Amino acid sequence: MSFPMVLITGCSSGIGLRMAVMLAKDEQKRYHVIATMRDLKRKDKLVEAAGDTYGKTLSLAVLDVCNDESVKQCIDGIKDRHVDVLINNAGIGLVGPVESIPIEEMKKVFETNFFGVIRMIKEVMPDMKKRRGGHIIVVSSVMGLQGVVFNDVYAASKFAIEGFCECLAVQLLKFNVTLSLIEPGPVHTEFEVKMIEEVKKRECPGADPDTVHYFKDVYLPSSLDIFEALGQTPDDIAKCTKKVIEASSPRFRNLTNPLYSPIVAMKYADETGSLSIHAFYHMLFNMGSLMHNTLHRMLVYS
Ligand SMILES: NC(=O)C1=CN([C@@H]2O[C@H](COP(=O)(O)OP(=O)(O)OC[C@H]3O[C@@H](n4cnc5c(N)ncnc54)[C@H](OP(=O)(O)O)[C@@H]3O)[C@@H](O)[C@H]2O)C=CC1
Ligand SMILES: CC1=C(/C=C/C(C)=C/C=C/C(C)=C/C=O)C(C)(C)CCC1
Repeated sequence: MSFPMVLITGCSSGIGLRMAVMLAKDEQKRYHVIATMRDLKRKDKLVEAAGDTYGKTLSLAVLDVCNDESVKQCIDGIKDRHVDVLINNAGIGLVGPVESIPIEEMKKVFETNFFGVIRMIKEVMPDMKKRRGGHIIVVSSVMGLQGVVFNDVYAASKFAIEGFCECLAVQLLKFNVTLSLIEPGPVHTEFEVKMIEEVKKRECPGADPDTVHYFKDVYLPSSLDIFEALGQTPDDIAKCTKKVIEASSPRFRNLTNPLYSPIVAMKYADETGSLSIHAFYHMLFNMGSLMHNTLHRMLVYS
């Protein structure tokens, strides 16, 4: 009997690592996972977490989503190039005032979060279409649906991939290929650590002192509060993704954190967009300390 072949990008840490381990450790051993990462020197955490599934239901491969040759070589290395489930997880964040970020850094975000996903899909999708079967999963974000201040370019990259997937999902339905988006809110991974480091390091050249103050002294503390109060674990996201893979008719959009549903609902409740923009403004600039106290009380009593 052959098992569904699952390929996951960005498995050296965080969500990708936990997805790979959870699927490889499936009690009924239903999956064979190809856990990929761009630098195999970073494999130790994954190998340790995989335990005795390593070499059995989990194997490792090199794959850099920003490199055509690397993507092709990885897929060519799989027997019959057969991938049943492609999980596009690799991604990078970027925060800060737009005027202080070099265009090259912004392009890297799009190259990874947008073109990286498309590069993978272009390599794997034609065979899925021929076989009339397969499941493509894209780890997007709540920021693919609702922008968050000072995350302008990151949110744009996730909006872009959401738009791309909305178009493609319709065509793929004709070929019996499923496309699903996973939309997490804040998750405690290296993503969060890198964000905090980046804010500390960023001197924000080109941004005026007021903007730097709003970024570092208003946005950052509120953002940390949100992470502390609403943050999920990478295992929560892996669990949700496993459910999506195993559903008889998987949903297209999958918000992993129900606490974010009101934020998305607000966007669709007012088609002019003013409600969301003013609500976010109010939450950030007028309710920062109230939000801080409320979120902390929520944590203490939960
Ligand atoms: N954490 C969060 O709050 C949220 C995260 N997400 C999304 O979840 C996904 C996973 O992020 P998360 O686990 O949190 O963060 P991590 O930083 O822990 O993991 C990101 C992974 O992507 C890999 N990666 C980056 N660039 C490339 C590349 N060019 N080719 C292959 N792999 C690459 C990293 O590899 P390396 O070790 O080599 O850098 C790492 O394995 C991302 O798409 C992110 O946008 C969505 C919502 C919230
Ligand atoms: C909700 C909210 C905020 C922050 C949200 C954050 C920080 C979300 C992070 C999401 C992530 C990390 C997604 C990754 O893809 C603010 C602006 C502090 C105040 C207003 C309400």
